[in-house]
Amino acid sequence: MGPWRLMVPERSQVFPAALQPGTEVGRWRVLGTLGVGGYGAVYRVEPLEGPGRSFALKLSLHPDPARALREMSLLLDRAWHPQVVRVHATGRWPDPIDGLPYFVMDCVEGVALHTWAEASNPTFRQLAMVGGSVAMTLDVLHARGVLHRDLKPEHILIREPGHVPVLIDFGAGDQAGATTLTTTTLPPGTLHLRSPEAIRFQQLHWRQPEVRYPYTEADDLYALGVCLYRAATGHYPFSPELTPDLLTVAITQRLPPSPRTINPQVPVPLAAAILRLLEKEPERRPRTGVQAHAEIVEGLLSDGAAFEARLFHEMPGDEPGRIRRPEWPSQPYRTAETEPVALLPLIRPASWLQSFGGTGLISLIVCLMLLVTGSGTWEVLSGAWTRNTTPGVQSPPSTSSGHKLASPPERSHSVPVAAPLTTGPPLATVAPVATPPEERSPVTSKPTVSAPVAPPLKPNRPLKAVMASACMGMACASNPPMMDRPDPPFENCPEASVAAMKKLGVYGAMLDGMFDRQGPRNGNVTVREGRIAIWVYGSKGVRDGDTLTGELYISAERVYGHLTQLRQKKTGETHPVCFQFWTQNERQKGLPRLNSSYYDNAVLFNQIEVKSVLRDYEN
Ligand SMILES: Nc1ncnc2c1ncn2[C@@H]1O[C@H](COP(=O)(O)OP(=O)(O)OP(=O)(O)O)[C@@H](O)[C@H]1O
Repeated sequence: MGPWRLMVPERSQVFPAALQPGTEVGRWRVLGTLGVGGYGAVYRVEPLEGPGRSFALKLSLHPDPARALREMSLLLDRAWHPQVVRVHATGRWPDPIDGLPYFVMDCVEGVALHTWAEASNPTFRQLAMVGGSVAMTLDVLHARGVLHRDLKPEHILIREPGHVPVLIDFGAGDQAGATTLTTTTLPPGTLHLRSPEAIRFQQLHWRQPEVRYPYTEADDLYALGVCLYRAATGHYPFSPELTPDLLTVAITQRLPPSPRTINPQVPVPLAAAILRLLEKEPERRPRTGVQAHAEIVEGLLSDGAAFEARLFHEMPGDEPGRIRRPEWPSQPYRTAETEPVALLPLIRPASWLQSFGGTGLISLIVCLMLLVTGSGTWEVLSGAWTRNTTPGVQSPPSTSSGHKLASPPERSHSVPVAAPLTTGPPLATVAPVATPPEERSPVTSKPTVSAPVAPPLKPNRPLKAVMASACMGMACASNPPMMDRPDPPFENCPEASVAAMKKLGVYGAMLDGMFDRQGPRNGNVTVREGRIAIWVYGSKGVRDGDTLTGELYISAERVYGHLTQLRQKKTGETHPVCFQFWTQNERQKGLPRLNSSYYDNAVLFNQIEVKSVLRDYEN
């Protein structure tokens, strides 16, 4: 049985990313949601036998325990440190033997580094102390052979009082001698925090899926540089809003503007320390966390007054503390030899180019033009193309679009839940999750499933292969597996689901919904493959706030939803259904991607339409 068919639900499922307050997980009671990441949902919990004390419980969203066990063992074994979150208990749920793995850790009362920087507007002294402290923590971990491998602002929580940085999420972490669990060249991570050498390695080895990048301490230190740059300026050195192709070019070939170009308040020594962490060649970065710490705090004595300034100017007006984020320069990047690079006005590539193969063909053209005319042409194209291929991606730089979408603390879960990274057509297998008694569906007849037909192949595969080869080793190398990703196979809607939809009055219905209920309706979200929850607006038998859950599938140009359960907010009842994402103005299944070449995530409009279907993925 193919993985896609395994995702067809048996009657009803519990949605582990959406546990309600009061739910008991082992000997812990859920109080609320702290965040939902790509791999786990994190809940604030209290012990049943000692209410009143808060802990954080991370429930794996995948039945495969490998990643959760790895994170637990790292935290319990070698990653112990006062500034690394501590683990107190482990278990499985809902079944203590076969259920989803979870572990209970300290609940860090604080916010992510970038949020802290903008919400508290600390002084540069405080930021330098925080940055230096993270560098020292990394040094201790590195000395024990532990690499974080997914350091980003969201994984550095600033605990109050005292602005103590605490590292979380070691799910991508590694320790010397451990067998690798990754199935991709690079470990799971976030593109705009990847080091230049990691990206170069991936470009060099994309034809060798068995090769693994030897992640080092220098990668962690580079990521720390990105985090500090973001905190000090309000911007990432290489914008996550860029298309992945351009982002990889920027990271490997462009020098980021000095933090002082964006925020002139940044003290000179701190700006220099941040840029050193962002050096393209690892040997030019500080060698160790201790060395990085020394450079980050170096100016505190010599340049003390400059460090007393607050990071950002505050806006005059009624709301004290509202900061003015510095502008991102219009000509941000330099190469070693060239003048600053301008972003040109928007140029839209002809639609036939897009339909012929989108970014792949454009990449080829860019490659050829680069060969003929040199880097100046690339700069011209890159500015135009960047703006064109991310239409509507207007979210301010403070948002975390571009990486895995996770709710910040104190927001309820409202985000897609993702499967592990995957680079090829076979999807991660997500077996149905056992259902606790209170979540059982009132509809009990067993669904029937038809055999999937072979996925249609894209017509222009040979051309794409040639294009990919042509671009090998060049700046425009894209993520090749995405280009040949097929659409998902058809599946029939089970009889029980048809019956349930008729009973609910939504058979044949089209509903409006949102990925992120609390995000702006006209905003964007970044989604990844795997479990998904959509909030729907009321119509017929559905009320505002009811939830459709299922699986999300990303193909080359569109994103498909295979929504198989409706959960009624008022009663908590679940019903088997068959809905899919739908684009009414195109009268087409699926949603068009706002970015088109990233192999493991996609940017979409937050507001969507879903349509009930008899035969999945058919128009
Ligand atoms: N110990 C904790 N205390 C407070 N909040 C936490 C804690 N651990 C996690 N969180 C919150 O939950 C969110 C998701 O947690 P985490 O990053 O560990 O999940 P993940 O599935 O591994 O995410 P990712 O997709 O980034 O790999 C975090 O960004 C953070 O906001």
